[in-house]
Amino acid sequence: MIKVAGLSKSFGSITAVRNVDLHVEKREIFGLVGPDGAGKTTLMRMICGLITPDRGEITLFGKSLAHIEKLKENLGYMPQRFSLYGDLTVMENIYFFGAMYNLDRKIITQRADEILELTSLIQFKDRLADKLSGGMKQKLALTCALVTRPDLLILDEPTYGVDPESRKEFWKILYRLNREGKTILVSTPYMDEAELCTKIAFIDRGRIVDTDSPAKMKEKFPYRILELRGALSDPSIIKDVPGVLDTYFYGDKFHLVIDNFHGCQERVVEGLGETGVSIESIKEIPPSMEDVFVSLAQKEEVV
Ligand SMILES: Nc1ncnc2c1ncn2[C@@H]1O[C@H](COP(=O)(O)OP(=O)(O)OP(=O)(O)O)[C@@H](O)[C@H]1O
Repeated sequence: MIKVAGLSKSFGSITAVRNVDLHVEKREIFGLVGPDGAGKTTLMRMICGLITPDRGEITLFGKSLAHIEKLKENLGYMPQRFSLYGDLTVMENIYFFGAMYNLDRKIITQRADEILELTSLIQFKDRLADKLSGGMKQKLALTCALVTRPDLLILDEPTYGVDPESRKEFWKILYRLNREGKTILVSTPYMDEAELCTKIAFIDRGRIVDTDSPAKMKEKFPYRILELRGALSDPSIIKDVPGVLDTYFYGDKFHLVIDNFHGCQERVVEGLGETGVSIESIKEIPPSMEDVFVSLAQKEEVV
């Protein structure tokens, strides 16, 4: 569905995207996962044909991007800061958006009803966009992106700043759209959302660091994780314990990345005991997606 080869883009001295290869199969929910400024937006905009790459090739639906005439109808793009008209109602926003694609008003009405049902916005049809909650605004933006009935959806951080409940709801809609046949390329800084994708590419400082399914990424993780709860203000004091590769805050706990597990837990307990830190609990846990990403990002730093 999407093939990207050797794609690069710089803005002055900043290289936003570096030599990126990407392959998104039909009916995948493909996540571009990475921190702020990693290059996700730039990469997506190039795929949508909104920014010209400095180098590289983009193929969509089996055709070179440069040779696709009716791309817009088949591609629904939801930018990070989607502009809705606050003084127009939900329905008026959809009409406005559909009209930009020269869609007939009757067709827009018919499609809008279907999509608003799917996004549970149907009872808010006549509400001004300004009066919608953050989550509802994002759903309306998605509704607008769907009005041309595209096969491919490109969504740039669609749940950014939205409350956790609305994020879950939004993802349920994405799953439904995917079941109905849509291919979705979605960017996110959230690790829980990364887990929901069929495949992810982790992007950091413009480079794709790894691409795989979330399960495979965790399976490939070469270290083990100890989870520690305790009255520890500075986790770096454990870093010198032999076998401990890294430590970081993880919510109200700490994660210790262990490259040599043998006797390591005992050494940590002993080491902390010597510094007077009391440990509430320490146990091995399976690596989370966040652990995988912290490790991948650090590997990148070393390169
Ligand atoms: N038009 C531009 N002019 C100059 N620099 C830019 C431009 N667009 C992006 N950049 C820079 O390119 C880098 C990648 O930005 P990009 O927006 O693609 O990242 P991102 O992963 O989408 O992050 P965010 O979620 O913060 O938008 C950043 O350093 C950004 O400041």
